[in-house]
Amino acid sequence: MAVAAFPSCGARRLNARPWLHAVRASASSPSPSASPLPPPPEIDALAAPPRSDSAAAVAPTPRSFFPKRGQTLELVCESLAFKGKGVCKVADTAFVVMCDRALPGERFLGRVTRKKGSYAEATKLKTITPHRDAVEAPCQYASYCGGCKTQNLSYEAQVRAKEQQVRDLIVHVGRFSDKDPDFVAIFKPIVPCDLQFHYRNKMEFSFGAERWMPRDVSSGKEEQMEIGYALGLHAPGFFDKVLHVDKCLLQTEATNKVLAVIQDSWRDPKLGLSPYNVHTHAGFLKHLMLRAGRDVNTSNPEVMVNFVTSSYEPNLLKPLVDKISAIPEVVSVMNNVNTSVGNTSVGEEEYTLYGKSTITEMLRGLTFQISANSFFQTNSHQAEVLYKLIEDCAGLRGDSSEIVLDLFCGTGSIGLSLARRVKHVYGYEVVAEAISDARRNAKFNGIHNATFVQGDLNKINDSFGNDFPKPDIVISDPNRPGMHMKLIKYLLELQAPRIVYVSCNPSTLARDLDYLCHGLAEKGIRGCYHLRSVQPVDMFPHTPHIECVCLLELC
Ligand SMILES: C[S@@+](CC[C@H](N)C(=O)[O-])C[C@H]1O[C@@H](n2cnc3c(N)ncnc32)[C@H](O)[C@@H]1O
Repeated sequence: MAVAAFPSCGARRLNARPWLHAVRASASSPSPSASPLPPPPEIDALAAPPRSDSAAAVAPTPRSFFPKRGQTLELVCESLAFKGKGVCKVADTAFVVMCDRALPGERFLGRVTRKKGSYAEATKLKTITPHRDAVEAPCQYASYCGGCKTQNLSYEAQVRAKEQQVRDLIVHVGRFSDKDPDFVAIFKPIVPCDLQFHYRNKMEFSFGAERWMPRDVSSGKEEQMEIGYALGLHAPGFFDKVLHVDKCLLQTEATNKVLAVIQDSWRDPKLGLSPYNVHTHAGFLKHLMLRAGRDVNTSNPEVMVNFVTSSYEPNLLKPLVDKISAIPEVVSVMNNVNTSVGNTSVGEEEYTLYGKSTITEMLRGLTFQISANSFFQTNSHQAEVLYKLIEDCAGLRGDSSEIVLDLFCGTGSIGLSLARRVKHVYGYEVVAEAISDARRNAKFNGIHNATFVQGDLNKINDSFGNDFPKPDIVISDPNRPGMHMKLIKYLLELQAPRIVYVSCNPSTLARDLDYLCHGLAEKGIRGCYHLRSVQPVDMFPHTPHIECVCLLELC
């Protein structure tokens, strides 16, 4: 095992790979939306061939082989990398090709679309031998829709692959040795999701003036646009191509019922409704957002329909609103008006066209009021499981003596679910509307020991921490870029006894765990935490997304 420059907590293996600097440097990215990871780490970490000796794994070296762009190759998929791409090898070489929708064990023909240094990217043309865990995808759009990528892989194989991806990142990027005897106890098996379909409580569809049709390999056509208005999901990687979708198996039965009624009506020429054209900026209907919740008294489904339009014209929408408001589950029809040319669904103005302006959902015995644009966990069923794991990790004494700092608190749901057992919760979040929702949710649930503050955690200064007592437990649930280096330094100085790190991006999670436990010698930063547990959770079956809950304890 390599020697760390500083004494560090927890098992560590020194990773001298040059790409690691890129991963680690991304912790200082000031932009919350910036993509934190270049592709090479995922390939290097996840394509490492000898699982039995991953500490000694090396990047696959191209021998004499190097493909050309446009070349058709016979490929064999070896594993799934983070983000769901198949890690494939060109038959009889060690050359790595990343390919969307290639599945482990599958032998197929792929066409090289990009060359990227030591590896290439390809699109799948034709399966020669199917993958070993093949199942029939129940959705008709599964092979080309951007939403699901692995519906035709058995669910058991999906969760196995996700667990392996987290493990590889914790080892290769986080620099925790899987040879350490404690590793088995630290790294927990993934928690699968009982609901594998109809679990999403929020879907956003787009309107388009043309229908995107996927590639048809047999006719030699890569893709085409067809005449006819579309309402559906974006083609993978394109903001201007819409795949017309009549039904989505990820969203709830109630929202599919609403989608069917809207699909049946909106193209009727008598209504005079036009889809917005992202190139010419003409047209009215931009997006359709469907949200599902539950009535707190009856537990019956509640649906909110939100039309995002380029201007405010309620009379134009009225015939459609009349139709959908007749569906018993629909309790709210909203209109967000967005006059900008951007693709966002948040309006500058919001109008209630029917019913109430919020729907409700229950989580950990609390009731949350959800407005059209407020953040809420998109899989309510599995959120219940996730929050229980967070509470278990927090290890609260339950005597109302502890202080909880809830970083990236969103609408406050994690902090509020802990508030009943602690002295006080302090939540921080950049989005002002989310903070208003958090305060409203606290009031609605009769919680008076929670304070929510709006602020950018990428821009904290020396005064951060002056407004709250030293916490006993820090919950940190950043979005995909992970924590900014300023925040990591702050936490290392704060030295709270426990940190529960909740993450939707195992790459940045692994990087931040490395900093918190091992430090960063070149910047004189010392790690001071022990990694006690890493718990992957599947919140989104059939998609590449992976959630993790980790516990860190002060050394
Ligand atoms: C993954 S969500 C977690 C929300 C919440 N913990 C929950 O479970 O509902 C991440 C949150 O971090 C917020 N966020 C992103 N960048 C931020 C920043 N620089 N400072 C503070 N909050 C930020 C987002 O607005 C979002 O609400």
